[in-house]
Amino acid sequence: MAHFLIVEARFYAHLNDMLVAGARAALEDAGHTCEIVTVPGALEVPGTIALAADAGRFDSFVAIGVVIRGETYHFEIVAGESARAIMALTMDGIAIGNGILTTENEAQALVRADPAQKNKGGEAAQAAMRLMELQEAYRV
Ligand SMILES: Nc1c(NC[C@H](O)[C@H](O)[C@H](O)CO)[nH]c(=O)[nH]c1=O
Ligand SMILES: CC(=O)[C@@H](O)COP(=O)(O)O
Repeated sequence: MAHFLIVEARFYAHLNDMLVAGARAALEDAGHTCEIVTVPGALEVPGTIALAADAGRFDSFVAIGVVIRGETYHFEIVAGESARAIMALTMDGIAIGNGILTTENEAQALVRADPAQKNKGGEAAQAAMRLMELQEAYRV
């Protein structure tokens, strides 16, 4: 059994509830435990994971959030920089599944957040579990 931290950027609460439900179900169905920490938005997720990883209490991490395009360039910054920073942490050896949706509109996000549809929260949890397995297999 491993212990996971779900870091949720709670910008759209109703969508996050579905993503977190999907992630939690995947982790618990695999026999793992998890806890959740909430941050304001996707830009705060990578730094929170970095802080939590230093604490040494978690085996792996799941990033959860929803970034929906608005009127300005800010979408590119929030979506792109959160993904880039999470990837950088992964390349540093931190097992992270990225379940931060980046969509054009809420309808697209709803389909992907819903565990009964595309279940991207569960998918991110599966990725986090797989990376943790690979860490155990390859880390000397
Ligand atoms: N527009 C969205 C944001 N924006 C907020 C940023 O993520 C960040 O919290 C703020 O710039 C303060 O540092 N965040 C989302 O998660 N989703 C959005 O659609
Ligand atoms: C992804 C965003 O930052 C977006 O929700 C912000 O909307 P806007 O570009 O209209 O300020």
